[in-house]
Amino acid sequence: MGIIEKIKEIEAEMARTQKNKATEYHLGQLKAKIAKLRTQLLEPPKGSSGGGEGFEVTKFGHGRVALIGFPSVGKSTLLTMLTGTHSESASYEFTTLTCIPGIIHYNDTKIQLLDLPGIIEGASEGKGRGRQVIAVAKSSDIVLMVLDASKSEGHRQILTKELEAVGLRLNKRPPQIYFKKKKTGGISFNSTLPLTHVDEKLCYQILHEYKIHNAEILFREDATVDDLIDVIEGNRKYMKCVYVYNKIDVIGIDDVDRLARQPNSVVISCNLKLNFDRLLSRMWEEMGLVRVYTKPQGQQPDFTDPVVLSVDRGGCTVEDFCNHIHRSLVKDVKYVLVWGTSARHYPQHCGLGHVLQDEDVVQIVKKKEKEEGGRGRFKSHSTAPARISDREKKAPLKT
Ligand SMILES: Nc1nc2c(ncn2[C@@H]2O[C@H](COP(=O)(O)OP(=O)(O)OP(=O)(O)O)[C@@H](O)[C@H]2O)c(=O)[nH]1
Ligand SMILES: [K+]
Ligand SMILES: [Mg+2]
Repeated sequence: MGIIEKIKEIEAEMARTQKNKATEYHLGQLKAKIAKLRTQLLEPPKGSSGGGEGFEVTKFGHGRVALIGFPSVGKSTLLTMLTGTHSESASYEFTTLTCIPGIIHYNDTKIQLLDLPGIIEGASEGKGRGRQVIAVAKSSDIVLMVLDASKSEGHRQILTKELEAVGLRLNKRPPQIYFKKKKTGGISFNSTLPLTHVDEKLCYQILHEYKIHNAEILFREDATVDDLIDVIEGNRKYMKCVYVYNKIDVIGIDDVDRLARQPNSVVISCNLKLNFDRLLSRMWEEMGLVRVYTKPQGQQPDFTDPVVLSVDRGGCTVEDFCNHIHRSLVKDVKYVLVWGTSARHYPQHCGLGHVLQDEDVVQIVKKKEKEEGGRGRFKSHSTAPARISDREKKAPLKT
């Protein structure tokens, strides 16, 4: 029997089993069995090089966004409109057969947008090109799930389930469970609060299913069995997702209003070029990018050319900022001057550990410079004319 058949069989058994106190241990065990099989499914077949043909696109820009959705919801139309890169669109399904990259220029940053083939129910098990599409989604920073506003609202759940089946977790944070495998000592089970979904026995059973007999486990929230399995599997990817309801030109205003009120959702129409501003600003928010402007001593910063940092990738400290400019810079830095929302007063003297925020301005003061009392040797990477920001009008940057 293949892995997919095994999963189907266990799912059928779960559906047959009544949910109650007496069956909860058995059901928990079945969930763990399915999770293990799904992980097996993700491993590349023996003897193959992995990935499969054709979907890898070189990363470009300050972040990557994937368009995921059923066929013919308007993904390619949207890519063409937001990036200017043409991606074939047509009224028949599976028009797009590969991954097509485009670039969005937004807030002085470049964001790579990826158009992808449509996926369908069963994608996670390899239907269509689902597995390759989902692999690209996993390589992105956020997902835009494109939905046809005139079609069944169940599509959102179906797609979410497909993505969950391969270990993606949308708009969730990792469960607050500390878990560490040990060599000896048995299982130590603790919680900082009363648990209503999982007890010690169930936890032992799940760990037993994974052949784990020595481990430390501490629940810091009232987590579920699924959360526990996620933590044990350890390979989950937590991603932000914006649900994009396209084609609102063909539905009534009441439906538009209802969809717009769904969590993490934006309603748009490619045909009418409606609400793209809102979509882009939501996308930007969810990406959590932090623009930092470099200010050479005695000059205004170049407000068109930020160093772009990210909380999720690499971090946003002054040290991360310096490393972005040059690997060897950090050792020469005496302190930095910071203007912007992360500063308590302007300019604030900060060390390498200071956490920067979006649109901060930073001037680096090097150890040597100070000793020599001379002019900065630190070169900004551009001398283009400065844009006068709102902040600058309020507080001119002297130094
Ligand atoms: N009414 C309406 N139709 C749209 C809108 N956006 C796209 N379409 C149409 O929807 C159809 C499918 O568009 P595509 O861009 O090819 O959709 P897709 O999601 O890329 O499709 P696949 O590549 O096949 O998965 C085309 O006929 C588009 O003209 C919209 O906002 N309103
Ligand atoms: K299409
Ligand atoms: Mg397409």
